Amino acid sequence: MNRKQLTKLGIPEYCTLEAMQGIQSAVKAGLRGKDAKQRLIAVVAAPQEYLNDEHFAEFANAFTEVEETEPSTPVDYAVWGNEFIDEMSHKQMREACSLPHAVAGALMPDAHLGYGLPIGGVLALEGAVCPYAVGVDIACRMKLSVLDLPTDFLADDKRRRELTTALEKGTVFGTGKAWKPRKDHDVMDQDWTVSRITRESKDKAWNQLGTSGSGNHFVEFGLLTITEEEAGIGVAPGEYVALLSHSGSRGTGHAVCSTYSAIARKKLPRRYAHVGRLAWLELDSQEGQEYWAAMNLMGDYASANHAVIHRNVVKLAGASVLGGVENHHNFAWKEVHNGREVIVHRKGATPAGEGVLGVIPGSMATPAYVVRGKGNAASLHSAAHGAGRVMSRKKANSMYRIQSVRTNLKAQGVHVISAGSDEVPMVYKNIEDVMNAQTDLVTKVARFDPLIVKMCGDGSRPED
Ligand SMILES: Nc1nc2c(ncn2[C@@H]2O[C@H](COP(=O)(O)O)[C@@H](O)[C@H]2O)c(=O)[nH]1
Ligand SMILES: [Mn+2]
Ligand SMILES: [Mn+2]
Repeated sequence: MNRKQLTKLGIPEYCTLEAMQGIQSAVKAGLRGKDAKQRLIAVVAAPQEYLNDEHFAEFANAFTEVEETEPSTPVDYAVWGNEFIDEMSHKQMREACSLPHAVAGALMPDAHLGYGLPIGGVLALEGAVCPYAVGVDIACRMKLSVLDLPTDFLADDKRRRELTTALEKGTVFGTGKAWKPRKDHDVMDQDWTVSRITRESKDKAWNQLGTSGSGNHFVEFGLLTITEEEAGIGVAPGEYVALLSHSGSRGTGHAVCSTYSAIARKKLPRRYAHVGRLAWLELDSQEGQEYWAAMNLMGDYASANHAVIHRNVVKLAGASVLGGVENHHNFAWKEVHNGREVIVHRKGATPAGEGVLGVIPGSMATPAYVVRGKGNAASLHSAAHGAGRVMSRKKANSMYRIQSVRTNLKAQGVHVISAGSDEVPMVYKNIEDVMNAQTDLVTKVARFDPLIVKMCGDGSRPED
């Protein structure tokens, strides 16, 4: 709501715009009377004289009237690669952009249907966080390590078998699967009492530390070709053996998302009951603070998860790490855009602030790219996080058989140790189309071609 609309409502000039916006968001969030006033004073630090009880009630009534007669106008969202994006993803994005705290949105070229927010969706909320706009697999992420092995290890039969064994012995896949004995990492020394769910799940999380889960999570060896002089990956231009992994915060992240989303749904003001999975938590509420702390812990846990996977596999391969890149692609960050501090949710989107490095994978048979962000403002400093699916897992399972795809891939030099039929390369958009649709968001600095691939092959239901 702008000054003109507020003046129309008879809101006097002496009330600051910030105070009015604060009243608006407090009223929209269903707060009334003292609660709303206290919150408002805290949020906008509005001078008391602008907010005596009488003024507040007057303004609150005016806003309530508007709310009840006019549906809130969705904020705009920018789109990349629209020709590859289905109408359902747009519908989800429009709904997300109609949330009362929504400030801006963006849809990346790999976008496809998700729960609540589409995968490939970016959403900026002011003063609120939405668990399903972060995603079920909190801090699902990519990690690439550049290794000191000669590149002919990838072509030589004996050496390739050794790398295959390193992947077989150094990784654990499958829903609910854990290491025995469990692995060590400093993340387990952090404060896990930040929420009831992380406190109660600490043991399970520890057992699952260093495991990959299911779905399209993978660990693979491949050939990294660095083309840029100053790529920022820690090594000079050239060809390298590299290890790439995709996983997240396992069962605990899942539990954090579902627990806090259920709380958010219960707290929804009645007139927003229809938003369902897009339910949000006020950032300054007790539950909002708990979710925020738990989400950040899950971010550290997911980073540790990848670190342990790489530590195991690199050791078994008899290698050392020369450099690398990593990034979350399901997370929310406090950032400043257009002079406002907002919570930017990237669900299946890569942070792409100016100079920020990230990894965008394609499929088991197509390249992943290391990219450098250009800091595009309309994308809220974001880019695609992959190629993006073009069909459901159910349809993929009915159309393809991993065994025959595997035989064909072997002839092309790609060795698939294990994977599900729903993860064959044909279920993804063409990564080159996706990259070409976002040249204003990122620059390619290196290319990774997968050559030895391990995914979950037991048909487990994916965790995200
Ligand atoms: N290098 C590989 N990339 C793959 C593989 N399977 C899928 N993918 C890509 O990962 C993204 C991430 O998807 P998410 O939404 O689950 O985070 C996906 O869009 C594909 O482009 C693979 O086996 N190897
Ligand atoms: Mn992911
Ligand atoms: Mn994931």
